[in-house]
Amino acid sequence: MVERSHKPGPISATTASSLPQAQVNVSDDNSKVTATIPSGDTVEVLLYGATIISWKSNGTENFWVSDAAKLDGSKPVRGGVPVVFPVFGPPPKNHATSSLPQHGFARNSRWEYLGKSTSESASDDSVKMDFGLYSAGLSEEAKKAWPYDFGLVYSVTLTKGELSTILTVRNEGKEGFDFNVLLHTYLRIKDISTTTISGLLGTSYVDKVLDARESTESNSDLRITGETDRVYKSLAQDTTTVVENGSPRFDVVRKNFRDTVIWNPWTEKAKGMGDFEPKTGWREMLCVEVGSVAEWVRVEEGESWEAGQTIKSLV
Ligand SMILES: O=P(O)(O)OC[C@H]1O[C@@H](O)[C@H](O)[C@@H](O)[C@@H]1O
Repeated sequence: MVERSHKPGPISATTASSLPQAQVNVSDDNSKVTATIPSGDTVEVLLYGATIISWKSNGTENFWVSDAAKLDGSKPVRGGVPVVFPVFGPPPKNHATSSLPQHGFARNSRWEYLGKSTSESASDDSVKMDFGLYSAGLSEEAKKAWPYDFGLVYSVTLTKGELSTILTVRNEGKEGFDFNVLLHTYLRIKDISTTTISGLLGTSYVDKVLDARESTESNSDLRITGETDRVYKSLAQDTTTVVENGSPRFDVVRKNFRDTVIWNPWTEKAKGMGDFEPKTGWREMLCVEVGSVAEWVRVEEGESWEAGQTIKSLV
């Protein structure tokens, strides 16, 4: 801050250049990596699960995190962006993932911070941080349950008003493996009753609340009016937009992901989750989860695959 003891005049070139320049700042305290860019936008990534637990742009928090979320590595985080890999939901019977917990092990394993790179542009600087998880770094239990050799690199890029994440899956073993992957994003919204979702019209979905009934979305502006848990499959459009009170609030843009899950637990489910607080929090959150979950993705020996999302905060 510049203190003025006299009447302000025009700032001379010398004065302007001697003002401290805002910079990209990244800090790592061995449990969390925090980045700030000159616009003031910030992101926080917990090494546990490489879970993004905060993203602020234009002074506004964009992600919902439960007040009762465990951030100490004892349980996957209820909120932010947990990474779901290599299985989505409860694992199917008689499958290579059958012994894994719901949503796999990536969200409850400790990832490594691999470092940052920055880039300067006329409009604003940005920073990319990479996180890695390898089969060798898994718990003995997870290794036993899913004995494949793999490497995951998760890149989180913060730019003014935007957060991009890309996940690369590498097969480092001698046999191919199948996996699901999903970015379980909890968006913070003002009020679910005045929020709509566009970009899903005409897409077929599996309704997990209605015994996996298959339907086709007939709403161009979908309103959430009760417990919702749907897997929208093979979307034609890359962008799903969350609209608040008629104004676009978030664009969620998929890159190489085929599907999108829309989830809101509503009253009863929220009551049943010990780590969901406040119990009325479902009013202020909406999960728009991009992923490839309706069908398995396969990577053969030596192959890699990558996909990601860009979320644009439109306020
Ligand atoms: O409680 P968890 O394991 O974090 O899962 C939360 C929800 O995650 C969603 O992705 C699933 O579609 C839901 O079925 C599930 O209830």
